[in-house]
Amino acid sequence: MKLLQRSWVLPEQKHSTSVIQSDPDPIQTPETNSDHSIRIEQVVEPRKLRIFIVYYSLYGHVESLARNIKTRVEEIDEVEGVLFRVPETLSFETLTTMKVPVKGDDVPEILPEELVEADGLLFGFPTRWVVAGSDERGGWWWPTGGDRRR
Ligand SMILES: Cc1cc2nc3c(=O)[nH]c(=O)nc-3n(C[C@H](O)[C@H](O)[C@H](O)COP(=O)(O)O)c2cc1C
Repeated sequence: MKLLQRSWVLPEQKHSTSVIQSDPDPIQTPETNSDHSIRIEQVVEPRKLRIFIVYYSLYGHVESLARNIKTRVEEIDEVEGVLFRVPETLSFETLTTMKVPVKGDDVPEILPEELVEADGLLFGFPTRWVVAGSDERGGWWWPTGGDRRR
Protein backbone atom coordinates (compact mmCIF):
# COMPACT_ATOMS: atom_id res chain seq x y z
CA MET A 1 0.00 0.00 0.00
CA LYS A 2 1.22 3.52 -0.79
CA LEU A 3 0.32 6.72 1.03
CA LEU A 4 -0.46 10.17 -0.35
CA GLN A 5 1.36 12.74 1.74
CA ARG A 6 0.07 16.35 1.55
CA SER A 7 2.35 19.12 2.74
CA TRP A 8 1.82 22.90 2.93
CA VAL A 9 5.08 24.77 3.08
CA LEU A 10 4.72 28.40 4.21
CA PRO A 11 7.28 31.12 3.49
CA GLU A 12 8.48 30.91 7.10
CA GLN A 13 9.25 27.23 6.44
CA LYS A 14 6.34 26.05 8.57
CA HIS A 15 4.37 23.19 7.16
CA SER A 16 1.57 20.86 8.15
CA THR A 17 1.22 17.35 6.86
CA SER A 18 -1.62 14.92 6.56
CA VAL A 19 -1.28 11.37 5.30
CA ILE A 20 -4.17 9.53 3.69
CA GLN A 21 -4.50 6.28 1.82
CA SER A 22 -4.22 6.57 -1.95
CA ASP A 23 -4.06 4.66 -5.20
CA PRO A 24 -0.59 3.39 -6.20
CA ASP A 25 0.15 6.01 -8.91
CA PRO A 26 2.83 8.49 -7.85
CA ILE A 27 1.79 12.16 -7.96
CA GLN A 28 3.98 15.16 -7.33
CA THR A 29 2.14 18.50 -7.74
CA PRO A 30 3.86 21.67 -6.58
CA GLU A 31 1.37 24.61 -6.44
CA THR A 32 1.58 28.14 -5.13
CA ASN A 33 -1.33 29.46 -3.03
CA SER A 34 -2.59 33.07 -2.74
CA ASP A 35 -0.80 33.37 0.61
CA HIS A 36 2.41 32.21 -1.12
CA SER A 37 2.34 28.84 0.61
CA ILE A 38 3.33 25.90 -1.56
CA ARG A 39 1.27 22.73 -1.75
CA ILE A 40 3.13 19.51 -2.36
CA GLU A 41 1.52 16.12 -2.83
CA GLN A 42 3.60 13.05 -3.16
CA VAL A 43 3.02 9.36 -2.96
CA VAL A 44 5.31 7.77 -0.44
CA GLU A 45 6.15 4.15 0.32
CA PRO A 46 5.45 3.48 3.98
CA ARG A 47 8.72 2.32 5.53
CA LYS A 48 8.84 -1.09 7.15
CA LEU A 49 9.58 -1.21 10.87
CA ARG A 50 13.26 -2.12 11.18
CA ILE A 51 14.18 -4.50 13.98
CA PHE A 52 17.93 -4.67 14.49
CA ILE A 53 19.07 -8.15 15.52
CA VAL A 54 22.46 -7.55 17.10
CA TYR A 55 24.60 -10.49 18.12
CA TYR A 56 28.03 -11.73 19.02
CA SER A 57 28.94 -15.28 18.09
CA LEU A 58 32.25 -17.10 18.32
CA TYR A 59 31.31 -20.58 17.16
CA GLY A 60 28.13 -19.83 15.21
CA HIS A 61 25.38 -21.01 17.56
CA VAL A 62 24.12 -17.53 18.43
CA GLU A 63 24.50 -16.51 14.78
CA SER A 64 22.28 -19.40 13.79
CA LEU A 65 19.68 -18.29 16.33
CA ALA A 66 19.90 -14.72 15.07
CA ARG A 67 19.31 -15.79 11.46
CA ASN A 68 16.30 -17.84 12.54
CA ILE A 69 14.93 -14.91 14.52
CA LYS A 70 15.28 -12.69 11.43
CA THR A 71 13.18 -15.18 9.44
CA ARG A 72 10.53 -15.25 12.16
CA VAL A 73 10.49 -11.48 12.61
CA GLU A 74 9.90 -11.02 8.88
CA GLU A 75 6.82 -13.21 9.04
CA ILE A 76 5.17 -10.14 10.58
CA ASP A 77 3.74 -7.75 7.95
CA GLU A 78 5.66 -4.52 7.42
CA VAL A 79 8.55 -5.64 9.63
CA GLU A 80 12.15 -6.09 8.47
CA GLY A 81 14.82 -7.84 10.52
CA VAL A 82 18.33 -6.47 10.02
CA LEU A 83 21.29 -8.54 11.24
CA PHE A 84 24.34 -6.88 12.78
CA ARG A 85 27.47 -8.25 14.44
CA VAL A 86 29.14 -6.79 17.47
CA PRO A 87 32.70 -5.96 16.35
CA GLU A 88 35.28 -8.61 17.27
CA THR A 89 37.77 -7.57 19.92
CA LEU A 90 39.76 -10.81 20.16
CA SER A 91 43.05 -10.89 18.28
CA PHE A 92 43.60 -13.11 15.26
CA GLU A 93 46.06 -15.20 17.32
CA THR A 94 43.49 -15.77 20.06
CA LEU A 95 40.78 -16.68 17.55
CA THR A 96 43.17 -19.14 15.89
CA THR A 97 44.14 -20.70 19.25
CA MET A 98 40.44 -21.05 20.11
CA LYS A 99 39.81 -22.67 16.71
CA VAL A 100 37.09 -20.15 15.93
CA PRO A 101 35.68 -20.63 12.40
CA VAL A 102 36.19 -17.76 9.95
CA LYS A 103 33.04 -15.64 9.72
CA GLY A 104 31.34 -14.67 6.47
CA ASP A 105 31.11 -11.02 5.50
CA ASP A 106 27.38 -10.86 4.75
CA VAL A 107 26.51 -9.36 8.15
CA PRO A 108 27.87 -5.87 8.84
CA GLU A 109 29.20 -4.69 12.16
CA ILE A 110 27.31 -2.07 14.15
CA LEU A 111 28.52 0.65 16.47
CA PRO A 112 26.65 1.46 19.71
CA GLU A 113 25.67 4.92 18.47
CA GLU A 114 23.94 3.36 15.44
CA LEU A 115 21.43 1.50 17.65
CA VAL A 116 19.15 4.54 17.78
CA GLU A 117 18.36 4.09 14.06
CA ALA A 118 16.34 0.95 14.89
CA ASP A 119 12.60 0.83 15.55
CA GLY A 120 13.23 -2.16 17.81
CA LEU A 121 16.21 -4.13 19.10
CA LEU A 122 16.89 -7.80 19.71
CA PHE A 123 20.22 -8.90 21.18
CA GLY A 124 21.91 -12.29 21.14
CA PHE A 125 25.02 -12.92 23.23
CA PRO A 126 26.56 -16.26 24.28
CA THR A 127 26.99 -17.03 27.96
CA ARG A 128 30.61 -17.00 29.14
CA TRP A 129 31.11 -18.08 32.72
CA VAL A 130 27.47 -17.39 33.63
CA VAL A 131 27.36 -13.83 32.22
CA ALA A 132 27.36 -12.28 28.73
CA GLY A 133 30.77 -12.58 27.05
CA SER A 134 33.23 -9.80 27.78
CA ASP A 135 33.11 -8.44 24.23
CA GLU A 136 29.53 -7.41 24.87
CA ARG A 137 30.08 -6.21 28.44
CA GLY A 138 33.33 -4.33 28.11
CA GLY A 139 34.22 -3.66 24.51
CA TRP A 140 30.89 -2.73 23.04
CA TRP A 141 27.78 -2.48 25.19
CA TRP A 142 28.86 -0.05 27.93
CA PRO A 143 30.03 2.64 25.49
CA THR A 144 26.38 3.11 24.48
CA GLY A 145 26.26 5.45 27.50
CA GLY A 146 23.30 7.81 27.34
CA ASP A 147 21.95 6.07 24.25
CA ARG A 148 20.69 3.21 26.43
CA ARG A 149 18.00 5.56 27.75
CA ARG A 150 16.65 6.10 24.22
C1 LIG B 1 34.72 -20.00 27.60
C2 LIG B 1 33.27 -20.40 27.59
C3 LIG B 1 32.49 -20.24 28.72
C4 LIG B 1 31.13 -20.60 28.72
N1 LIG B 1 30.38 -20.41 29.85
C5 LIG B 1 29.05 -20.80 29.85
C6 LIG B 1 28.24 -20.64 31.02
O1 LIG B 1 28.69 -20.16 32.05
N2 LIG B 1 26.94 -21.03 30.95
C7 LIG B 1 26.41 -21.59 29.82
O2 LIG B 1 25.23 -21.95 29.80
N3 LIG B 1 27.16 -21.73 28.69
C8 LIG B 1 28.46 -21.36 28.69
N4 LIG B 1 29.23 -21.53 27.56
C9 LIG B 1 28.60 -22.09 26.36
C10 LIG B 1 28.27 -21.01 25.34
O3 LIG B 1 27.58 -19.94 25.92
C11 LIG B 1 27.38 -21.64 24.27
O4 LIG B 1 28.06 -22.73 23.73
C12 LIG B 1 27.01 -20.67 23.19
O5 LIG B 1 26.02 -21.26 22.39
C13 LIG B 1 28.17 -20.34 22.29
O6 LIG B 1 27.72 -19.44 21.29
P1 LIG B 1 28.50 -19.23 19.93
O7 LIG B 1 28.61 -20.59 19.27
O8 LIG B 1 27.62 -18.33 19.13
O9 LIG B 1 29.83 -18.63 20.25
C14 LIG B 1 30.57 -21.17 27.56
C15 LIG B 1 31.37 -21.33 26.42
C16 LIG B 1 32.71 -20.94 26.42
C17 LIG B 1 33.55 -21.13 25.19
